[in-house]
Amino acid sequence: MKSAVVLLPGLNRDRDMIAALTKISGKPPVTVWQTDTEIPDVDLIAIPGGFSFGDYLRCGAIAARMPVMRAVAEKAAKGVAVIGVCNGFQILVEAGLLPGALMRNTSLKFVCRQIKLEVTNANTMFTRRYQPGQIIRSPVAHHDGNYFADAETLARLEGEGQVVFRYAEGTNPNGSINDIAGIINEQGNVLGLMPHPENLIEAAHGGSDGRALFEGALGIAA
Ligand SMILES: NC(=O)CC[C@H](N)C(=O)O
Repeated sequence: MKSAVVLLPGLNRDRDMIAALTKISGKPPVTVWQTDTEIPDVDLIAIPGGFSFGDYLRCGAIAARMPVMRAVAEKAAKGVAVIGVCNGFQILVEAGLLPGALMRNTSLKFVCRQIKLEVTNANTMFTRRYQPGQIIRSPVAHHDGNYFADAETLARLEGEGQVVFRYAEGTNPNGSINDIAGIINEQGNVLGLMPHPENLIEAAHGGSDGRALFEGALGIAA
């Protein structure tokens, strides 16, 4: 199973994502740089977390306008799986590949801690290795993770099962509406989430709750 990781200046979770994908798929992902206009044939494209372009203007706003994101959009339109984690989620939203916005945390503080997630929709290519309603652990580290969408968009997301992960057991770290932690597009192949499942994939991380997400996305048996 082949994967690609998008690299942009200011990202700092790229090596974590590359390590996770290498461990889970058995081969290192190809990397694509911000100015690349083509992405090789892969099964999964990952946009990692960090602070692309120093979070200037809005988190992900500049990254979303780089040539590589046109290539990501083309692949997504063809049905290739795309996952955006944290800044990657912000970039997907800014690129218009996912609806809504990620605003400043209600605390106005950067949060770095472990939270709990409910797998709200286990019927996606990303979450098929989890049980519906399963509670998993995941780290978060962000200052702009407060998901918001207008009432109509929110009703559509909730009604169509596009809310894939929700903060559970009172652990919402940022004030996200409806405790939303991760959403998927209508076609079901573009997932964005604020938590970092790539940082909880092996015993050395203190747990492996995030591993099944990548196994599902890559079609690897558990
Ligand atoms: N870990 C991250 O990807 C951080 C995302 C983003 N720059 C924020 O702080 O909101």
